[in-house]
Amino acid sequence: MTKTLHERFLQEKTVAIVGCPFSGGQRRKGVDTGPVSLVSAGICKQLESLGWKVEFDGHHSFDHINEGIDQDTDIGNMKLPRTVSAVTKEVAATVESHAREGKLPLTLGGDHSLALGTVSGSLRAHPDAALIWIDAHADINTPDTTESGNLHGCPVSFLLGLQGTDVEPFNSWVPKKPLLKAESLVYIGLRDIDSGERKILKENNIKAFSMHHVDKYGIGRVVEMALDHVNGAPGKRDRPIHLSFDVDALDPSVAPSTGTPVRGGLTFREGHYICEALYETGCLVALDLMEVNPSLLEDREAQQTIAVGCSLIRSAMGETLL
Ligand SMILES: NC(=[NH2+])NCCC[C@H](N)C(=O)O
Ligand SMILES: [Mn+2]
Ligand SMILES: [Mn+2]
Repeated sequence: MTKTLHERFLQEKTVAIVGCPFSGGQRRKGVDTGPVSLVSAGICKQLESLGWKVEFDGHHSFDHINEGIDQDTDIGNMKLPRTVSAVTKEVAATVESHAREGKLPLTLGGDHSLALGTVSGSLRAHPDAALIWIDAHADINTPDTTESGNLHGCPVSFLLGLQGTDVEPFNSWVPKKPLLKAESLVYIGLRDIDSGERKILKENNIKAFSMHHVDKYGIGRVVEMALDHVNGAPGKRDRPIHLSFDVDALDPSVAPSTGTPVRGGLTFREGHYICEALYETGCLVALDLMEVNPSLLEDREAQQTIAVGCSLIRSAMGETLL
């Protein structure tokens, strides 16, 4: 029998919820209300009924950092660099401490720049962890290649320590010797990649399954190939996994209330299948659910997106169909 999730890398079946009401990595208001909505929708109770001990002592307050936001002028192309750097530095410390205590940190965003913090925290506690990034976007722009200047499009480049990421203010805490290697990263769901990002993906030989691959092979094969890749051999399944799920990986008909929707995305089942299959490995050590923005579109779309967010989380944490 394969070991259950908490027997492998966690010390107990405890999930520590890290609510991150933060939107400074992009320019649309409202994504900071995502975590509050997911908790109000009952995610804590839902995880308890799956047998988890749930720790949640309120959302992280970034007020002390946001106070300086008006003085946070661009550095090169980067928008709000000091704010994003300070926020992600704190998130890294929080996620790291939960992970070191043998718990599974579940970070609720907020925009995807937060993942610079969550993944850094995970890797400090689980240096061998691989990163599975589910997204319409690669979020691998560097401060030099970003066209928008929005840092939610850049976290992966900092994690990999790509050229151009050794910049202020991030170099005050992001390590020179990166914690993440290119071969420990795999993408699923990509369909909107900037030209600079395409070059980075090629040059660094990064494994990426676009929607084209999902159509071609089916989601079952794609997840298998993704897991084979990060584990280094077919069928091998022993590396801890950090799953960073951007809700915009799903088709906008499934998850409409998000800041940068792109048509042609994952179906409801494809998204859930990924989460179920990763739970089944027993290797999941951290989970992010990002970019839920309930203030976009009408209430109906917002509620739909929040509900889908909760059910993706449940699937990644053991909810089964049978
Ligand atoms: N986390 C996201 N939704 N990222 C969208 C990024 C879009 C675009 N590639 C940019 O750099 O701005
Ligand atoms: Mn995205
Ligand atoms: Mn993203």
